[in-house]
Amino acid sequence: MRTEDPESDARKVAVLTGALPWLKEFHGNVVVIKYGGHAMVDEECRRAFAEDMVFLRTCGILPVVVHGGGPQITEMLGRLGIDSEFRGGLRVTTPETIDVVRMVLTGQVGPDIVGLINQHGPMAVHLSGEDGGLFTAARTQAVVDGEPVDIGLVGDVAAVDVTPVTALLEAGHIPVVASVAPDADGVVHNVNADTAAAALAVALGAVKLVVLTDVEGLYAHWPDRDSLVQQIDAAELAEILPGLDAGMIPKMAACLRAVEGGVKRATVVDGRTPHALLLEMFTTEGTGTMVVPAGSREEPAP
Ligand SMILES: Nc1ncnc2c1ncn2[C@@H]1O[C@H](COP(=O)(O)OP(=O)(O)O)[C@@H](O)[C@H]1O
Ligand SMILES: CC(=O)N[C@@H](CCC(=O)OP(=O)(O)O)C(=O)O
Repeated sequence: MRTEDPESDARKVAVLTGALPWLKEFHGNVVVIKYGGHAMVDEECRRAFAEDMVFLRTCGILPVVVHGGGPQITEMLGRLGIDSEFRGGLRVTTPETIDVVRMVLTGQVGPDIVGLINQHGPMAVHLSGEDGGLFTAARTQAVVDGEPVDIGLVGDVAAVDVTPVTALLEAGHIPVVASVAPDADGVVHNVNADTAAAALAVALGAVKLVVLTDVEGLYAHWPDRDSLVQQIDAAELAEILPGLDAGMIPKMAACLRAVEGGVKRATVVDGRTPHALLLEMFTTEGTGTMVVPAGSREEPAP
């Protein structure tokens, strides 16, 4: 690793030793990473994401990926001439739509992520909420202007059996999970990937949930981009949640669910920045918006 440049060598050593406190904190622990469809579009970022997963696993941290694929589903529905709309941040899902959601997530987006990671060695294995009884869904409704609205075959995660995921982790793998899931009668439902990631993070006792998306984090006064919220506690988030714009509702609700379920930190970061995940995990400043348990904010409000 040594070069002819002692200053550059010293910087490398400083970076490595600087990461030590976080390596110690996360070693042997599960970190759930929600990889959003909008964060997957840039090739450089996709490669960096795969490197980050391999880096974590190689350091003895246990990454579990839950992936989305909203834009990819929308594109396929368009190609097939099937109309699609979102209500309260969730896709209205007919029996025709769920076939496409399932096909795109388990047949296209998931295997693509596995392929990227496995360019570094055979670590990643894909599974969906249907595999090994991982998730049981319960039909849910969207909330629009404070009112519940039926949106078809959309589910929340009612139960998690972590066995298939822990078996993969114990075998040294990186589980990559799609969020479609059967209800108690075996009817497959479309589960928002943020929601699935939160439920899985809680069930696995993860120390952290990181949500990679296409925005720097939560803006207090969206679309004013000078209003990035760096840190917010669960009580404050619960208060502002009903007033958020549709796209952010499932995401911030997921962070809240994770933290209220015992996950110490849930962070929304900009997946369009290469290695955003490592920057978030291994620097004091972090990036994006961090949700912490009620009453445990580390800094005064911005
Ligand atoms: N308060 C807010 N702060 C940041 N982004 C917001 C806010 N309200 C709505 N958004 C929108 O939510 C989007 C992220 O949600 P979404 O498109 O569902 O992401 P993903 O595909 O990663 O799940 C952002 O790109 C932004 O357009
Ligand atoms: C119910 C619902 O909205 N499901 C999502 C599932 C995929 C997803 O969540 O993808 P992103 O994380 O990329 O948004 C959908 O159909 O788009």
